[in-house]
Amino acid sequence: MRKPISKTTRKQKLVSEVDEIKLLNSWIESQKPDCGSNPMSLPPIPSKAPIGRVDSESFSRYAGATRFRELPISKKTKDALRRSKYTDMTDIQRACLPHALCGRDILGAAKTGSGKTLAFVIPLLENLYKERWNPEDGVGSIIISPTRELASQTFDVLKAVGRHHNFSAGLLIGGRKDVETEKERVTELNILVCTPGRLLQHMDETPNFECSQLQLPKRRQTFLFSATQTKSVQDLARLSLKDPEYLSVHEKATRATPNRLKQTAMIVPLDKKLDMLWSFIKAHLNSRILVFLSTRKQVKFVYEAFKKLRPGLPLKCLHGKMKQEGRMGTYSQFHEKATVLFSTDVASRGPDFQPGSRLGCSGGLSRRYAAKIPIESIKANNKRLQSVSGLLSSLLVKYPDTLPGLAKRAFITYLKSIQNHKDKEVFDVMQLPVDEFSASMGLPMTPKIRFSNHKMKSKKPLELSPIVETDSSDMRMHWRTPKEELDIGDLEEEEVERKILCQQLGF
Ligand SMILES: Nc1ncnc2c1ncn2[C@@H]1O[C@H](COP(=O)(O)OP(=O)(O)OP(=O)(O)O)[C@@H](O)[C@H]1O
Repeated sequence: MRKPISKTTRKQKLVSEVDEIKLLNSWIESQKPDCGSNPMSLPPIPSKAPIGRVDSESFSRYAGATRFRELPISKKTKDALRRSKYTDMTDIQRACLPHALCGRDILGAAKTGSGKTLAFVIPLLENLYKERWNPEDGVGSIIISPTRELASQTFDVLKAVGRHHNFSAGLLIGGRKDVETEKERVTELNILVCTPGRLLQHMDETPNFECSQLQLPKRRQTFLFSATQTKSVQDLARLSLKDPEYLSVHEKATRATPNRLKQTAMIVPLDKKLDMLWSFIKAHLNSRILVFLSTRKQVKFVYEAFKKLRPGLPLKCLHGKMKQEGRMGTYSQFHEKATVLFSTDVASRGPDFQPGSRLGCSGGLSRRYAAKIPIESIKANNKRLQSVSGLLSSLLVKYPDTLPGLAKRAFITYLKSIQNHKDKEVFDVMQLPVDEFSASMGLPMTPKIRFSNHKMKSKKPLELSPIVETDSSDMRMHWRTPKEELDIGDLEEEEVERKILCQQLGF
């Protein structure tokens, strides 16, 4: 147990904090970088040069600093950074921190994984510290993140870097049950990390936490960080930032992702996709692999079936119906080691999967980033293709109570998802080798399908005939496509649905 701090020690601590803040303020004030300048263009501080007060009158330069220890920040923050193994700054941190520490608004743009989080978390902590903000002072800072997962990642960074400070902080995101407890505490927290929805919910429902309280104060500092400088980001900046410093550290880059991030695509016939996926996994047992599937039922089937086949690395699954805690757990396990994560597009809406090293990587997981990475088309090496359908057929027989039902639902929901696509040039159910697809999933017979909406623009007329009910109660009308209508022979590669099957993470 910690010894209680004596009155004298507390007083000494307060005095030394006051002294430290005075020194930091003088240091910051005396060495302010020029407005509009990019500190990256300045030479680095020589490694043996004195840091902080140089003599009774002057302080060391911090614009151009390359290491955190060269910045005018508190000992508490420096110690926590060191403990988290952050010593050298990334480019965006070098560019932003000198301006941010002297109170300027920042509009920052840098590639994903470039370290933007610390570029705003450090000045936030320093501001509150220098203001002598106390736990009783209530909300002093709000971080708004677009998604729950990003908010949660930011909260983790805040906890690590703010560990020696005495502020209270809370993560306010949807999908967590403890909203009532949250309501009791939210007005007492110093730092809120939130998603917009949950913040609005508190503004509506939590007593003493009204919009009027959250009107932006006149004296405030605002940072707006993004991976790119788009028109909408600039519009937002015009509304909320005052004379901001525009700092874009990868201006010449043509894309918003690290250069080493590669995206490749392979066109694979529908009935060979599972074989390809299985072969890909077996060939990359030391990788982190994220597999997007079209529907939740597909995720369930492929995950359950592959898990039973034990490919040689852990498998996880993620979809929107999972509870928030489960989703978070899966994200963090995925960060830790070689894993295959099967997911619906819930994983593509924001969170970043870092490879553990300093060069963060989104691995094409986030659509906003994936859209900016050039896609290189590669050809499948059919010689290395391992067939999994035989194994799946045996599995379905071995687990008659679970797997056949999952496979059937996966098959039906996939066809439904194709039918729901508007672009019938590409997504035409009539063009799919449904029998072969069904067999590739290990199903002994092609399931019968019913659609509530069968307005399909197929070149061939579709014959509809009543069939036996299937177990999917949400589809009312039913139709059967005669075998010969669908038997379209060998497909040309170009005719096959264009879809990226899977992507490898890490490089
Ligand atoms: N100075 C640093 N030294 C070492 N590692 C760092 C440093 N700054 C950040 N990192 C690490 O780099 C990774 C990416 O950082 P961060 O998430 O802040 O990037 P980002 O630019 O905010 O990405 P995104 O645009 O995807 O949100 C994290 O794993 C983080 O711990």
